[in-house]
Amino acid sequence: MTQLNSAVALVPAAGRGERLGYGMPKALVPVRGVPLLVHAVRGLLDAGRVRHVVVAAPPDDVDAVSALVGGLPVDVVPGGADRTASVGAALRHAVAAFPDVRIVLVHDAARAFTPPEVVGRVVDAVAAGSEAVVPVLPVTDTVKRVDADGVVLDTPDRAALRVVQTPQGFAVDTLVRAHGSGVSATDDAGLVEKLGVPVATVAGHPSAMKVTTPHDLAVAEKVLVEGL
Ligand SMILES: Nc1ccn([C@@H]2O[C@H](COP(=O)(O)OP(=O)(O)OP(=O)(O)O)[C@@H](O)[C@H]2O)c(=O)n1
Ligand SMILES: C[C@](O)(CO)[C@H](O)COP(=O)(O)O
Repeated sequence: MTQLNSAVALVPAAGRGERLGYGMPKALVPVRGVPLLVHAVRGLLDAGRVRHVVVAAPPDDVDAVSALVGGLPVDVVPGGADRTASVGAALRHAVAAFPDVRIVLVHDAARAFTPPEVVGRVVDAVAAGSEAVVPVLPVTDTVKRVDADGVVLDTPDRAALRVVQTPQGFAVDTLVRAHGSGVSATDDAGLVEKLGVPVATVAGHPSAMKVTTPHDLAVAEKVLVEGL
């Protein structure tokens, strides 16, 4: 693996999983006996394009998470109050520990069944010169914009809309600049967009869905893990 196309992956895993309601941090919830975080980390490493992973864990669970990933090329740091803060903590660690890294991925622990080809497409696009890359899917439902009372305002043209997944890939300097800007966003590409940097897209995959609700967990148990 050359340095040019090998990435360090940051995995924000410090969320509480309130919408899942499993009674433990979502990253630790088992699917077929293996925590979501471990599925996600193995998936990144198995893609063959990631040399090291930095996990942002719930602050009270850093030791437990370190034990789960023992023996793998993984560092664990305490996460922050929101996703942006957790990614920021992992990014600071990665830059200090791997000063030669050029490509950084940010990948939700909750997208634990992302196929390796998606990881490859994102790394390839950054290696080819894009400063920021996101995997996307077309929108298949009609989407409405609503007001505060839930009354429909209008119907955006869905041909111009995309659903955005992870891993998102960045030139390391671009991601450092975006996280230094002091704003927050629901994804890292959102921070980069605010710098005026173009964000490229590559094809995502339905199996890269985010496990958010009990229904998603049932899908993961019954469908996604079969491919592993
Ligand atoms: N303070 C936080 C909040 C979220 N995340 C991570 O960001 C990813 C996407 O977040 P989401 O799926 O919304 O997870 P939760 O925040 O745990 O979900 P909820 O909002 O239902 O509590 C997850 O891997 C989650 O662990 C994080 O590292 N630090
Ligand atoms: C990063 C992300 O998974 C892209 O779809 C998403 O924005 C995370 O959002 P969440 O509200 O933290 O689940």
